[in-house]
Amino acid sequence: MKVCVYGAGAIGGHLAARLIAKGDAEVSVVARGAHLAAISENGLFLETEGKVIGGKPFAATDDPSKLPPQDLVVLSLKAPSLPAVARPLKKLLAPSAAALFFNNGIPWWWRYGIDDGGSLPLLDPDGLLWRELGPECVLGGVVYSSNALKQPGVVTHFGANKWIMGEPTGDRSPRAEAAAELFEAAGLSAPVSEDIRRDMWEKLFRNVAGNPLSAITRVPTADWPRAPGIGEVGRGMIKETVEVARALGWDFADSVDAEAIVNPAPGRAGGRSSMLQDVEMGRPMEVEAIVGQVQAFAREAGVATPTIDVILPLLRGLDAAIQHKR
Ligand SMILES: NC(=O)C1=CN([C@@H]2O[C@H](COP(=O)(O)OP(=O)(O)OC[C@H]3O[C@@H](n4cnc5c(N)ncnc54)[C@H](OP(=O)(O)O)[C@@H]3O)[C@@H](O)[C@H]2O)C=CC1
Ligand SMILES: CC(C)(CO)C(=O)C(=O)O
Repeated sequence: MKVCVYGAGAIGGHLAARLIAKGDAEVSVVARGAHLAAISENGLFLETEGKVIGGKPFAATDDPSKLPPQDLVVLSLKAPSLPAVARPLKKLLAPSAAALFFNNGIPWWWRYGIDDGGSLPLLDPDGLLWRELGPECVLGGVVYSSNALKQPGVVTHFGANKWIMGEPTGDRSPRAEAAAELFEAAGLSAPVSEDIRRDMWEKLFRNVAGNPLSAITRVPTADWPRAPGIGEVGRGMIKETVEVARALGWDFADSVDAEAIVNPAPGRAGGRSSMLQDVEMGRPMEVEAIVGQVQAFAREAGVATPTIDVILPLLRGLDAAIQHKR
């Protein structure tokens, strides 16, 4: 089986290093810059639970057109980078191959199989993903795994490790089963979900406050219990997001423990959120996938989001300032 990890940074690098170490698939990676140079020279490695695993991929490139058609392409780019890869990605997929998107937040293909109302403009502004790639190849993915690029070629992992995937339609398809089997064999917990959007909401409750508030304040969630007030803002954002999910048909009212998310027990908070890593490194943040689209859904459904309405402009302003400096 030919597998390509497209955007093999923190999350994708973790997955690729495991798949390379296991050796069940022919693994190629698309990466760039110093990270790509290190992978090409030495290989791609993951530090996890006191071990280092990985090795050299079959191919490493910043030009996906150099790779043969793939049976599975795993997209582990940040959401704002996705529209630009719609065309090269389409060419990379073998007929009936799957494109498995591991992203936090609401994905561009959300409406596929629900009302087929097309792409979400905040995530796919020119509709390139919907038009050029098409949602039919999509497998949705949700990752519980905290990772960071320690140095070029080396990813470091902390804490939980669950990689959920599922068809937007909820079917248990052979392609989802095959991907899950491959990941399980490589040492991951990789369940196939029959309601991947439910899993997305569940994960989003952790990200919708944790990511933007850690990025704006530079205080990681683990330190919120000692930073009065941040947790209260976070609780508001989570509660509003639960209401938005409910308005769209997913009821979590009794099952989301906002207090445990904003006031985590020692050792339960994960590392530095991916958005905090982005702001520290001057990279674009996933503002719309993690917060903007929640507000957009809220507006459509007539749900009030007073806390999100304050935080979102601050986050958009911070993101614009970062992009202005690039
Ligand atoms: N990190 C984490 O702990 C977690 C992240 N997630 C989610 O997973 C997704 C991926 O996040 P993460 O792994 O942190 O992101 P990273 O930024 O670490 O990885 C993305 C990689 O893709 C590269 N890239 C972007 N565009 C291209 C391109 N056109 N060609 C080649 N390479 C490209 C980036 O390079 P460059 O750096 O040069 O831009 C980077 O190395 C996000 O949706 C995130 O929210 C989910 C759970 C936890
Ligand atoms: C939940 C958390 C914070 C785990 O690292 C995450 O998903 C992220 O960093 O984006």
